Amino acid sequence: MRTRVKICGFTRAEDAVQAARLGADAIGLVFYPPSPRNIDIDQALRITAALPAFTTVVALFVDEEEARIREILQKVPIDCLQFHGDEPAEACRIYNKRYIKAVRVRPETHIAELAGHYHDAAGLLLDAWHPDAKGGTGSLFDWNRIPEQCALPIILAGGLNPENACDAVRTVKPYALDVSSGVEAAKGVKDAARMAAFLTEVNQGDRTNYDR
Ligand SMILES: O=C(O)c1ccccc1NCC(=O)[C@H](O)[C@H](O)COP(=O)(O)O
Repeated sequence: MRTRVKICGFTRAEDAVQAARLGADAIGLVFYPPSPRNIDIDQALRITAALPAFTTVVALFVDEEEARIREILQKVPIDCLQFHGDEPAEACRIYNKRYIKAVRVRPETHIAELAGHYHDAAGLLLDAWHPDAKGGTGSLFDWNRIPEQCALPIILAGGLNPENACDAVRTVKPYALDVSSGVEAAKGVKDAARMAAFLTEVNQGDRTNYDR
């Protein structure tokens, strides 16, 4: 099965359309005011209206209030939720919507145990822990921490870019890669050439894994 790609942190419709044309499976919209990639409902509507069919739209929240999440779900066509804070499993499953649980990996993080805890999630997104920000930091974590067997599809994130995407696919063999800053020209502005290169490198990794 080929490795899926989610590109996160779009603020401009033209970048999201370009990502979809290049073959990204999913685009991430950040609804987290402290982030430089935060967008409001009007921006989200402009982006989603421009997308072609069959591109999954993921809405990302960090410990957000239920009422705000429900408002966004009511107004914006969202396919999947991504919880990037300390949300307990019970809080993730009340929206009747597929969700991804993001985990910022620290030395004490027990990844397999968390997968059991969030057993109804559509995937476990593993990101780098960073002292100053909750995500989109461009930081790598030690991929050796990822268990070979996991109850949930692994979405690998954190510090990925066109230079290491092929290696990430070969080494981790995740369900998907998730990238933000590694394909940016500036925060919230995606670089078309880097998005294209990233997708090419993921395909290259898949070829070495599965076409032997
Ligand atoms: O992108 C952000 O600004 C952000 C802020 C707060 C929480 C999560 C955020 N992004 C989440 C993502 O899914 C990123 O793609 C992921 O953290 C990887 O980012 P990067 O290391 O820059 O590729």
